[in-house]
Amino acid sequence: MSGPLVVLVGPMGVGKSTVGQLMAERLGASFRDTDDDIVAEQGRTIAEIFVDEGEPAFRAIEKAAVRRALAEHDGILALGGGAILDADTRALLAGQRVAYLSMDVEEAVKRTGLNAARPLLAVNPRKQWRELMEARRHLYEETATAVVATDGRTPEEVAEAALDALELKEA
Ligand SMILES: Nc1ncnc2c1ncn2[C@@H]1O[C@H](COP(=O)(O)OP(=O)(O)OP(=O)(O)O)[C@@H](O)[C@H]1O
Ligand SMILES: O=C(O)C1=C[C@@H](O)[C@@H](O)[C@H](O)C1
Ligand SMILES: [Mg+2]
Repeated sequence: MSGPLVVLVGPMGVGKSTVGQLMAERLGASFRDTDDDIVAEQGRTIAEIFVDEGEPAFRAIEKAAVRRALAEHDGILALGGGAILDADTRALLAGQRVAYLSMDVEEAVKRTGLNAARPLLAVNPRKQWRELMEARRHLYEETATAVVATDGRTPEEVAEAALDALELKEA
């Protein structure tokens, strides 16, 4: 299988970046995050891109960034929370090892509620998160080869559960 060792998907704040780095350390692999790629390439934050150009323009930038990362990266790759909205991106993920990190709404509000860096949750985090998940849950599930619940688990426990679920051995 070519492409990344593992692709992580899931909603904002579920721990893709945190857990992805831990998984990479455990596997002796490198870590890459498409949100970071976009910020580096654009020279502005994700929130600034949303404000300057709107969500559709951000999604186009994101789609290109994900395609590039899937082609280039062979370690752990975290995708932005909304990357799976794009049908071409979902098609590229077919045949990849994809872990969906999940959490319930109360955990989501705890992790993201006060963080203005996430423009889609800036006004009413609980309501916005519920609506996002209603629209996206099936897309995360259909893309994933493993689903890993993160509620009540530390990032280390989530990393271990994900490696177990994916049947990957530590270095
Ligand atoms: N299992 C966990 N338990 C408690 N807090 C966690 C856990 N995993 C991550 N966090 C915390 O939740 C916050 C969000 O984590 P992180 O930035 O890794 O999420 P993300 O999925 O990458 O989000 P985004 O899609 O917005 O990039 C951070 O403050 C992180 O420390
Ligand atoms: O879930 C989303 O739509 C997003 C998640 C983040 O990773 C960022 O890509 C951005 O804030 C949008
Ligand atoms: Mg992240």
